[in-house]
Amino acid sequence: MAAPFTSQVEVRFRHCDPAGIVFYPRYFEMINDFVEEWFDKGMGLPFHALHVERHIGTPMASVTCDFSAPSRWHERLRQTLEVQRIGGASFKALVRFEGPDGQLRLSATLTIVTVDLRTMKSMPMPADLRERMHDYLAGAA
Ligand SMILES: CC(C)(COP(=O)(O)OP(=O)(O)OC[C@H]1O[C@@H](n2cnc3c(N)ncnc32)[C@H](O)[C@@H]1OP(=O)(O)O)[C@@H](O)C(=O)NCCC(=O)NCCSC(=O)c1ccc(O)cc1
Repeated sequence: MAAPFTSQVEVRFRHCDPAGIVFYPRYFEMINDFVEEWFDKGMGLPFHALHVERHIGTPMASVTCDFSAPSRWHERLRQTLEVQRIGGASFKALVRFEGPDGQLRLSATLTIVTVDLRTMKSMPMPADLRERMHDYLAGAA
């Protein structure tokens, strides 16, 4: 049964604004770090090699994000990612961050497109990426 990819991120001083809570653009950086970690550790397809050796990029085409409650310096947030749809050259993923007590902090829906970095045009998703991503597809057997 498919399961979400999970990890933790610690809220650092540099993530916070003068109000003492995470400044929302920093969440977008955390989300990208998390996606990179999913490629590296979850799918076993190192993000660096994908870009540098295979010339495959994964730009964000669309992101919608709901911020439900603030996060503060020194908290450890639980991050989860599950794939909602695998298309031809794109996939949709749901990312959630929760506080130490399980409180939802953000929920983001990402649409990421595979591109040939030499042309910056979309390209069909490589078979190995498609296959490994299937392990994280919500509702997949
Ligand atoms: C994403 C694009 C290459 C798509 O180009 P298009 O010509 O529209 O592609 P296509 O028409 O062929 O569509 C390809 C697929 O993308 C989907 N798509 C394209 N645009 C969208 C949007 N806006 N929303 C949802 N889905 C989309 C489309 O439905 C197709 O889906 P499939 O059916 O699964 O194949 C182009 O719109 C683009 O270059 N956008 C700018 C991307 C960008 O600058 N993002 C912000 C920063 S980049 C970044 O953070 C990054 C991270 C990691 C990296 O490796 C590289 C960059």
